[in-house]
Amino acid sequence: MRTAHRVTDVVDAETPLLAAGVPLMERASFALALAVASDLRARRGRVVGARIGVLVGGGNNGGDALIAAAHLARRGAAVEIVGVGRAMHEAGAARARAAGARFLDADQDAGELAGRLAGCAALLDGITGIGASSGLRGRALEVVTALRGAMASRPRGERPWVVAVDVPSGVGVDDGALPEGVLPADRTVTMGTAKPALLLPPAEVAAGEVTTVALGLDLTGASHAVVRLEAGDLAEEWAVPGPADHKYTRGVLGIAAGSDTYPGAAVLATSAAVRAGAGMVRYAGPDAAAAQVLTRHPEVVRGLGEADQVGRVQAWLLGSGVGAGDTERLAWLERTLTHAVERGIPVVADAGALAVLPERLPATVLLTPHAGELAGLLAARDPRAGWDRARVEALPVRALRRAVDLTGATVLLKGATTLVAGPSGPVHSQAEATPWLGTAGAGDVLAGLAGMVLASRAGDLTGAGADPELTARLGAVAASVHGRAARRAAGVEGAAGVEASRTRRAPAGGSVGGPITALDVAEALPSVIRDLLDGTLGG
Ligand SMILES: NC(=O)C1=CN([C@@H]2O[C@H](COP(=O)(O)OP(=O)(O)OC[C@H]3O[C@@H](n4cnc5c(N)ncnc54)[C@H](O)[C@@H]3O)[C@@H](O)[C@H]2O)[C@@H](O)CC1
Ligand SMILES: [K+]
Repeated sequence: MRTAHRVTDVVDAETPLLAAGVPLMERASFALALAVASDLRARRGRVVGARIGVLVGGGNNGGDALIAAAHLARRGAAVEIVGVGRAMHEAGAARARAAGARFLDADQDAGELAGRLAGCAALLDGITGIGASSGLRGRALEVVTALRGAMASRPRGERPWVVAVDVPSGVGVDDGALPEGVLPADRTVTMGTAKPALLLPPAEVAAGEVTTVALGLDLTGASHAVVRLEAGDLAEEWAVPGPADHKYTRGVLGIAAGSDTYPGAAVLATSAAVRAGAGMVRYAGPDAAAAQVLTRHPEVVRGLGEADQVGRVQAWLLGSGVGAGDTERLAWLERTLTHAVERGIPVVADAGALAVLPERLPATVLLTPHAGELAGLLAARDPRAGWDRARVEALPVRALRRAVDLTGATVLLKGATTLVAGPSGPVHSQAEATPWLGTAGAGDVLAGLAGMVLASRAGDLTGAGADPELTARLGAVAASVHGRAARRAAGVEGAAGVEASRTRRAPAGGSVGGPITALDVAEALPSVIRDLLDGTLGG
């Protein structure tokens, strides 16, 4: 599990150590210099003689960068320092100077400065860290903007290796905002614990590879702001049948997906659910779609009539492939959702079901909007806040949290990185998907998979003493398994391929894979789940 902590919690954890005289900045800057040196050796063979540009702001983030600059200068690098803040960490500057680093004229033309920096082997971004609000200003913004331009005009292989100190300067550290004027990093060396922006869209793409320096902070009392589940965590949450289990104890999922207009959603959602190991699927949709489902999956049972006539289900998937004009189906979905909520049955509410939500919902209802649907939901319930798709994409965590507050439900926001949060607990951020997954029907597969995961853990979700954060965690499990199945189907291979999928940059090796259909993703589920349980799935 990867985790991140909020700025206030990091500051609270640092304070007693600083009061006790623990040299946190020494530790941070030494580890930073080691990381830069190791990257330089890997990329160029040596540190001696390498030109390293250091962008320094006025606070302790600049202090970290200056002391690291001193270490690198002592190892023989040609270090050039550019101050872009009103002040400069004095002790750090003195050490850098004493070690032989050069201070460039900070007032020179930003374009000239940028041209010089763009020719360096490596750049350290030590302008702002956790002490600044989102968005660089003034001279810092001017220099970074010029530098981004100068770097963009060079061939990719001739651009400097960028290492961000703690966070890429200017990102919204806690909310993951990515304003104009952030220098995208190849690596971020983060101090003590990862910061939310390093795991959250849209800022995470500017972080590159993240290295966390252990500073000895005691964060045991602080809650996680962001959690990213890894393979071992998924396996722990996955319900594995025992000898006493049978189809009813393994979880019966009711699926009301698909319509005469979109019958394919029924096939995709049921395929995902049965391939992910549902004990039973009851399909409660229109006849034409049901015929297609049964042709492909004879194991599916039809559920006819109203919710109380369908037969026992432990969870529902409602709404995939039901359009806004399908008033009869929407009315049925609304009645079924109410019925399920009254009985404490977990629900995945997707697509059409998002249009028929009651005012308040329990956390065991998992809404699965994409950015446009979330914008619609927020615009309807919070009309004066100006929510639209662009705003949701720029501030996805805020949009997610707002939707949770307004509905009471657990919300899963689909995207290249999928975010899930409930009324309590962290934001889950799962980034395993490949861009190939952005294809029609992929959401129906996720919905069926998520419904099956909730059905298989229904007892834990609703029993006495149920963990109120479990729905969000299981939503994250589904999102991660969905992304991993997409990677497998697409043939994304090797760390480089995975990294390229995440950062949308060209890989140095491995394979970025090729096109897939939504059904391919459903069909990859059994082998991914098997590897997950065998412990052979990485990451
Ligand atoms: N506090 C600690 O114990 C430790 C802090 N460390 C480092 O210190 C950093 C935090 O240092 P600070 O609290 O001094 O704050 P920062 O250095 O993150 O930021 C404050 C500085 O940025 C300037 N600034 C603020 N907003 C700006 C904007 N929008 N555009 C341009 N400049 C802006 C301020 O004028 C000030 O000079 C951490 O991120 C980390 O790098 C590490 O050395 C580890 C220990
Ligand atoms: K920084």
